[in-house]
Amino acid sequence: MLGADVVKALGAMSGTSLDGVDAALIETDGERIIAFGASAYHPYSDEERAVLRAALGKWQGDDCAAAAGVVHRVHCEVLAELQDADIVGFHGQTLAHDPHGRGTHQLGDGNILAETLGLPVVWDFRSADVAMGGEGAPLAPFFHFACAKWIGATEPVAFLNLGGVGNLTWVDPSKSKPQEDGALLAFDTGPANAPLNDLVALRLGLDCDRDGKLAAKGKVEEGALELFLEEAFFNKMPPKSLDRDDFSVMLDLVRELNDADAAATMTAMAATAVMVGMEHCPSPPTRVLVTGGGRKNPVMMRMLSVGLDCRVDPVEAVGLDGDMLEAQAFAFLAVRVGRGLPTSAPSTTRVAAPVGGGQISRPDSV
Ligand SMILES: Nc1ncnc2c1ncn2[C@@H]1O[C@H](COP(=O)(O)OP(=O)(O)OP(=O)(O)O)[C@@H](O)[C@H]1O
Ligand SMILES: CC(=O)N[C@H]1[C@@H]2OC[C@@H](O2)[C@@H](O)[C@@H]1O[C@H](C)C(=O)O
Repeated sequence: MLGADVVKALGAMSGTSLDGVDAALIETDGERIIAFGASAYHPYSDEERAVLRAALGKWQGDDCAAAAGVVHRVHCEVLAELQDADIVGFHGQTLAHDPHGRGTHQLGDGNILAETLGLPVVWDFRSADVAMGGEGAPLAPFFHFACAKWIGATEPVAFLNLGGVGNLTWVDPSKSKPQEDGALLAFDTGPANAPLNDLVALRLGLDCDRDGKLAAKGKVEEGALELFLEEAFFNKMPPKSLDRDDFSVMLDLVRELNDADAAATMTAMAATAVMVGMEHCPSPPTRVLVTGGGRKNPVMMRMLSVGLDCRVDPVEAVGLDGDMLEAQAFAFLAVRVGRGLPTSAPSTTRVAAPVGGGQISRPDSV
């Protein structure tokens, strides 16, 4: 168990969009951010991404074993580039997420990383929350709470992650702890980039609609957008979470549209899902700070600015790094686990009571 001292923690995240592994160092006591450190990124090669893609939606078997080899190798490479850490937070690669059914599956074994890196590794962050009736996701909100303090926010702010899936955290920075009633409300908003990536991959062989160039040339098909918003997910009260491919219906809804209109409509679906979700927040946030790859899509950002009643900025506007926030989050959460502090609460995952997830693997225990 860690004491309350400040430690150097290294976090790694391989997100649902399967682009690569982010890794980042932070100095923290698990409650406050003291300093941000160096970061690194290793993209997956096309071959590696194909191996991961083949394992999506699976719980075991040869495809998972092959994908595990990729996950371990690429994580060890990128983590070894960053020096002097005391502890590592290893999220792994989500292959499937069905919290009220089969569970949640983050591929990767912390024992292997601990042995290779020679450091204590915290991993399997989501299972304990799911076992206590929670969604197991999102988990970045406790870190967003610390970020709100770090930027000196005094009024409610929202952090919006536009990754493969979108997730939103509303924070009241006047509270002293993230697990306190009224400090946080968090939930997945809906699909963000994953279906758009799938669309341009299928139709054009591209990895994403870079800079929203395709969507910028298209027109939003309102009928498809309305059908999308009829999905039961949008009537559920938060906290709530999604699997990457829960919204495969989106590809059907834009099937008849030309490429540009289909991309514009899917971009509008991601942005509108955020607007609908925002209505659940306890009070309107003073600003929305956007992290994740979607903040680099000007069409998505413009739609959000037009549709939300507050400022919408990339997190860089307040000195944070939107490419590394999730990796930093799992570094921070690793320290919380090491100190026995909770990593989720009823307001972030619907879990019955605040709980600390995560197993700790130490190099000498393998
Ligand atoms: N310049 C850009 N223009 C448009 N989209 C972009 C750009 N850069 C990144 N993206 C989108 O962002 C995605 C990557 O986002 P990010 O790294 O935040 O996702 P992730 O962490 O894998 O997902 P999640 O947060 O759901 O786990 C890319 O797959 C792409 O769709
Ligand atoms: C099950 C799972 O891996 N969910 C991811 C996914 O990607 C975004 C969104 O859906 C969020 O719920 C979560 O990731 C972030 C890092 C989180 O747990 O906060």
